[in-house]
Amino acid sequence: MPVDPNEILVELRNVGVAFSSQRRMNENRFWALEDVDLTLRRGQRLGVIGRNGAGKSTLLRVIAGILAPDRGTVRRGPVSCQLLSLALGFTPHLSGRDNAILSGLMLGLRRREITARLPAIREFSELGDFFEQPIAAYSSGMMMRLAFSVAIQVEPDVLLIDEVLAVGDAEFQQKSGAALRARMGEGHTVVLVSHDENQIASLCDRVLWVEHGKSVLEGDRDEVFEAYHRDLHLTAVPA
Ligand SMILES: Nc1ncnc2c1ncn2[C@@H]1O[C@H](COP(=O)(O)OP(=O)(O)OP(=O)(O)O)[C@@H](O)[C@H]1O
Repeated sequence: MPVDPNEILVELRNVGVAFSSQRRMNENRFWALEDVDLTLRRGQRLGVIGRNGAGKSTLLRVIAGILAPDRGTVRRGPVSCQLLSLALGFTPHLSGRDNAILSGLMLGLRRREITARLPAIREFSELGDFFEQPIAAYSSGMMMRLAFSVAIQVEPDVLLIDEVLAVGDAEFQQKSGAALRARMGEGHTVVLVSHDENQIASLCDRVLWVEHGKSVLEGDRDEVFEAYHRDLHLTAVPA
């Protein structure tokens, strides 16, 4: 099916997300996202950058529909979004195979469609017999292999990647990067949060810069990186 690059998959307007935190003694609500605008179109390859705590992971969870905003609006077309994050997703006492089946079901696949893809998921993951073991025994790199292999075979409309590529070993990083680039070439939509600018440069053409819960700038990758570096330089503490 031809890809319509103007088709809007997810749109965020003035989105804010507040958390309650007992650690923040003076305020019982803390705005992790204050005011974010984003228009995600089909086939986009968007990198999200910003300092630690800027709100990037929170933003991905809003795009995925896991977190509802406390203010602003989110409009989502009839699309499946999968979030690849080490912080969530799998059921520890189930095997890699059963978790793969559950992930597929949650993404709207029929049981037989998932079953047909299981050999490819297992093969891509290179988990061998671990695929049949409870994932409680997995290392973070193995979890990432499973999550990524499911995502690449199940093909959600929007793949949201939160810093997970970094935990794979060099060989798997290369393989997953190549698989992602192939998917992107077919018009799949990817949002990648990463502190690794080379990774963003190799996978994304647009970049959104988020700071203190606000979208600062979104646009052409090189322009946004340039503005971000200028800002890092201006605010750097002299040694
Ligand atoms: N569940 C939560 N409860 C309370 N505060 C939270 C929660 N999740 C995130 N926060 C806070 O919201 C802010 C934004 O967090 P988030 O993880 O989105 O940032 P980030 O840009 O992904 O950071 P990093 O680059 O360090 O991963 C941080 O101050 C964080 O402590």
